[in-house]
Amino acid sequence: MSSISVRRIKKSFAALTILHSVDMEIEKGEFVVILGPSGCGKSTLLNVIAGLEECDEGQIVIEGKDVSGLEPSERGLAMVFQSYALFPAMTVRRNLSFGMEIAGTPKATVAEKVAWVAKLLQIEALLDRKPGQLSGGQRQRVAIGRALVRSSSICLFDEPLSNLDAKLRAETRVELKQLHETLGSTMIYVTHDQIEAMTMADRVAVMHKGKVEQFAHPQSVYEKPASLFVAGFVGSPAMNFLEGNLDGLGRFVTGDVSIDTSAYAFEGPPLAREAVLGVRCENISIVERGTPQTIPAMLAFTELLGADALAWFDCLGKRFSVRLGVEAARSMRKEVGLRFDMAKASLFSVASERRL
Ligand SMILES: Nc1ncnc2c1ncn2[C@@H]1O[C@H](COP(=O)(O)OP(=O)(O)OP(=O)(O)O)[C@@H](O)[C@H]1O
Repeated sequence: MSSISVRRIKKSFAALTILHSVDMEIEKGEFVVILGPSGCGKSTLLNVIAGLEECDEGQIVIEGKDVSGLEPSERGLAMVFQSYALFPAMTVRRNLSFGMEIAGTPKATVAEKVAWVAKLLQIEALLDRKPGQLSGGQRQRVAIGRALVRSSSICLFDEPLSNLDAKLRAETRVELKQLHETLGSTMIYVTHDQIEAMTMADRVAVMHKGKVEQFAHPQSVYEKPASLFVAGFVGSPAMNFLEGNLDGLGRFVTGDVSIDTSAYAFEGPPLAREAVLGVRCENISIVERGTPQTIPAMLAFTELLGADALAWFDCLGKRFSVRLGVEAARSMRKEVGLRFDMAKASLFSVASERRL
């Protein structure tokens, strides 16, 4: 049985449709990240699951029970927001215990749970401080702690790390992932940060314009993006794209260049059609210009990144990135040929924008 089933959820604000029939089955104990650009409907979807927004159509089923008509407090979920939403006048201890006290939890249990979560999140030394006396990262941990003491088996997070600086964000990301492993609870985490998605998720739901474009393991989202949008959104630098045609005879043709596609695992029949070839920067090798089945390219500039480097080339009217060793980048020739590893490439239909 799924932990959470999102079934054909539709949601509009006035004339604007925000969610177009979203379906998602989330397993018990899964860490699911909802990833997408600003405005694609991630928070709206999370709010519909939490019951903070009512949907126009569809159902939310949590642990086998249809909760669509229930209040947020009746859904048995814990939620952490970007804004922390701590009570400024209360100590950390009180912030943690308040919800349980309101719910009439026995005093001894409240104290036990506060002690447990404070130890887990390493905020024991902060219990008598007020939120104003904490750093951003500490406040964030208190907000997470407040969600955890609810002993809910499901936790929802809406961009919880976006107010933290880069270093703290990276540390808290690791802590959250470890916490998930310790607790085994189901977590849904909204972000527009692909590093968070790639590092934390068991599965990533990539959203675009109110639809889930792909719902898969982060590595398969990276290696086998289901659509042109996913291919362009996930990965840094972005995937290199080349427009052309599949000739129906096993070749991708662009300008004067024709590339054998026999190493490519087509999902359907490789029919003749307009197509986009996508290749990541680490799947391109540099060869002599004029080598058959390669693209002629002119070096524009190189970027040394410390551990490795990126070389940027102009070819067929596009800018292409190629990942290289630092030494290779330093001695890069101006005029080269680019060979694509077709086994690791992606092909998309121009008409449907979906993977072929
Ligand atoms: N209460 C509301 N009334 C009207 N429009 C809304 C409301 N809430 C959200 N929207 C609109 O719905 C769209 C989706 O918003 P949502 O917050 O779900 O996006 P998001 O993907 O979470 O974006 P972000 O990463 O910027 O938070 C946006 O265009 C937003 O302006």
